Amino acid sequence: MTWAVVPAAGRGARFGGDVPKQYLEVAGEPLVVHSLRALFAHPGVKGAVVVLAPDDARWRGWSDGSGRPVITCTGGDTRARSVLAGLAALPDEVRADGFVLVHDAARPNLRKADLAALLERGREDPVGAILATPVRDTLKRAGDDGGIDGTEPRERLWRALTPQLFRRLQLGRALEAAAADAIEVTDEAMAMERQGLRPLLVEGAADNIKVTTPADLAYFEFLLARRTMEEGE
Ligand SMILES: Nc1ccn([C@@H]2O[C@H](COP(=O)(O)OP(=O)(O)OP(=O)(O)O)[C@@H](O)[C@H]2O)c(=O)n1
Ligand SMILES: C[C@](O)(CO)[C@H](O)COP(=O)(O)O
Repeated sequence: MTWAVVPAAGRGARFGGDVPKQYLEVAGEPLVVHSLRALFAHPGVKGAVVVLAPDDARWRGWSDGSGRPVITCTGGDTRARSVLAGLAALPDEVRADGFVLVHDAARPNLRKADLAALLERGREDPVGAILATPVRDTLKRAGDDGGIDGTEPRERLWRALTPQLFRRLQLGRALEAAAADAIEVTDEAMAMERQGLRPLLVEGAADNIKVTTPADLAYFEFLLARRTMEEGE
């Protein structure tokens, strides 16, 4: 059984507006609840720590009705510090060598099959694993003048998604080492890579999007409506 840390302490600056994006509602529920519901759809998820901003006044609690706990803690001014706070807030039942999922509150469209594949293959890996999807577009490097400086080779390039699955103590130490080196890691795998480790890539659906801008929210609304219609057929 695996606990999840759900970083939900961001401001949503790139999205804009007054409401932090994790609390924007789709089909009557905030994105953070959609992301939690996606995690709890798998019976192997035992509970979650939702990491909140210090001044969060919007969290109302949530349960899927199964009795699995959803607890909260206060995050930091970076995603990495919020994840560290979440790891520290996990209950003692989560062993130091126990695997922990880290999943963005802003990734509401996680598929159950992808979560199952990550848990199954990640638990067999000595380091851990992340969901990711191959880059399928040509990548350009921009110059200061807005022109193209060049094209980056895209062979073997993947986009990291979440959840990411690592052992509690090893991940915590890797995140702390990055912070001690004043390196702001943008995902958990980067911290592990800095320790010379090679997490496993588990291919996941490209529609496991991170809601960063209003266009992403509109896309999730479409994806959810389509899924609801398919499930109703
Ligand atoms: N100090 C932070 C920053 C981010 N996050 C969380 O990390 C996830 C991914 O981060 P991102 O998409 O960058 O969210 P924001 O930081 O809110 O977005 P922005 O960079 O546009 O402000 C989100 O669920 C966000 O709430 C967090 O818990 N603590
Ligand atoms: C963790 C992540 O979602 C993997 O792609 C991404 O790095 C988060 O980046 P953000 O700038 O904190 O949204």
